Amino acid sequence: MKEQLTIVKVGGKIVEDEKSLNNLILKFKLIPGKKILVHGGGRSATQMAEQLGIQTSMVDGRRITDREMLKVVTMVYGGLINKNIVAKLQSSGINAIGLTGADGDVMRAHKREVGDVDYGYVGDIDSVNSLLLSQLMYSELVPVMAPLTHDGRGSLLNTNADTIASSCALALTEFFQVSLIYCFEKRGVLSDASDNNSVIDKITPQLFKKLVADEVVEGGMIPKLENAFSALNKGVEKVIITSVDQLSSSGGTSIKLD
Ligand SMILES: Nc1ncnc2c1ncn2[C@@H]1O[C@H](COP(=O)(O)OP(=O)(O)O)[C@@H](O)[C@H]1O
Ligand SMILES: CC(=O)N[C@@H](CCC(=O)OP(=O)(O)O)C(=O)O
Repeated sequence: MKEQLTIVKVGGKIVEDEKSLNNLILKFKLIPGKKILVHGGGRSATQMAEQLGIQTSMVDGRRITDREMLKVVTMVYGGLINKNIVAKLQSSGINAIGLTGADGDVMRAHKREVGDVDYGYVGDIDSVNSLLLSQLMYSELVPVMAPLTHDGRGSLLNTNADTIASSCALALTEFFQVSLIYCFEKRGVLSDASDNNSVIDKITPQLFKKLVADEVVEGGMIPKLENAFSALNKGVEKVIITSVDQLSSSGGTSIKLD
């Protein structure tokens, strides 16, 4: 039987705030066995871009990334956020190693070409170096993945962090039984956005369609759930959407195929 691996993805709202980041480190430490942390940071990138006088534009949950924006996201995701998380993990006794997709050729991608939209330096993932990730984990290192990939021709590409998490999860099913946890500022997918106690226990593709039609699920939650179903369809064992506080318990929303 394959060994268990837990991949935790944390969104921008958690990693930009010192207090919630410290809480994340505490809760992440409690997860037993092999683990990987994938982080976002969209809000911090938007803030930094604004400070530099660069406008942000998002299409279908993806940031239009021109040359100047690529510099911003490289600094923010690959530098500030990634290294800050690694330093905090080190201080809690976890030997973490921060990676962009270019490091160790861990995630290769090509420029996104969908419809008429020019996303610029946005990457859709072609390959994940699952062997290297496993070797790092068997060397007792915990990979911390930034939402940056590379094209193999010298350019970094900006890639949605939820997609990084599901692609890593899929690739690692070769070696592990993989659980994927999407961790954000709410306790799960809610049936009433204003009530943090209205967590939906379980979402199937059928219920998902209804929740979207009823506008209960919207915005960034739609691609997150689509990523979740795609991961389950391709062999990831378990997908949960939950909060930092429930990270090591079984709370939150379970995503199931039936
Ligand atoms: N039914 C829902 N329950 C919870 N969050 C929802 C729901 N519908 C939409 N959302 C939104 O989805 C967002 C989470 O997805 P996303 O924007 O990708 O954030 P992150 O990358 O931080 O996880 C939440 O901030 C919330 O505003
Ligand atoms: C292409 C693209 O959109 N990339 C994302 C990567 C960061 C991210 O996904 O951050 P959150 O998880 O905090 O939303 C972006 O630049 O916003």
